[in-house]
Amino acid sequence: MAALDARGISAWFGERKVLDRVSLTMRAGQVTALIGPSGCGKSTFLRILNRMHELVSGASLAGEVLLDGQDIYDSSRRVTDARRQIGMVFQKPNPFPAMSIYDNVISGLRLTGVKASRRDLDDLVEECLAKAGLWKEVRDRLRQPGGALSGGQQQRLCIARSLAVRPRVLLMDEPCSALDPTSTRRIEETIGELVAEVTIVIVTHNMQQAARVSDECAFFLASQGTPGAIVEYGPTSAMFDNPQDSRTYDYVHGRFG
Ligand SMILES: Nc1ncnc2c1ncn2[C@@H]1O[C@H](COP(=O)(O)OP(=O)(O)OP(=O)(O)O)[C@@H](O)[C@H]1O
Repeated sequence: MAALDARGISAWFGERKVLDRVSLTMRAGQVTALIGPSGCGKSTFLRILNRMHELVSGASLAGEVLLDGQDIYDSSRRVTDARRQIGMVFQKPNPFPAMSIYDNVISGLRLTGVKASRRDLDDLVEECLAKAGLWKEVRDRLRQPGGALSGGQQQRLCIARSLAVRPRVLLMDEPCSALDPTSTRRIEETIGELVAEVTIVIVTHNMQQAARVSDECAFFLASQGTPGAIVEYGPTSAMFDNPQDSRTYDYVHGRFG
């Protein structure tokens, strides 16, 4: 578990600037929600937090991202280390569909070349599936393909896969937007349980969800063609009940976006 501190983050796609000097501290052991209307740069900001933005051709950025005080963009640090320590769960569940549930969970580990005994792997698979709230549903069918699970179960499998490499931070980009309300509830419960051991940053369009799962909220806005920036951030209760900026009030109460 670690704090993540973004300092002065600006981002571009080609010539187009989409984020302007965004600074945000995401505290260790808390859930931070990134909220704001479509296109204001939330996903771009999230992807900068684990060095995925640089995978897009023509994309660039400025600023620092400190993981417990160390800049993940420092030239002495490897990209793969940043992505292992700062995991990501995407909008659409993306398990390897033909791979077994068991192998899906340990697939990240295999990529990093870690060697472990069968017994250790069995323990890890159980631990991660339990933490992701999926163990009881799949314990008797670990050899079945990941693609045979329901959408909500696939998303929890993706969470288990992320946990297997023992990340310190978990980034979630609208993890429930493709799920039904029951599966959404289940993921939200999982987030509540995971935050005891991994710092969580979640992008969500759902204000009720932000209110339910997060400790702190950051409200992003890109007004009239300007790059996205944070209007206001703070404890979720204050952002919803007593925001300082009228634009925050209007957004969280559904008046725009
Ligand atoms: N791969 C890309 N190439 C060029 N422009 C992009 C790319 N990805 C995003 N953008 C642009 O960057 C801006 C910010 O997009 P981003 O997806 O970060 O916003 P967002 O707030 O996450 O939106 P949404 O809530 O709709 O997902 C948008 O104007 C978008 O069109």
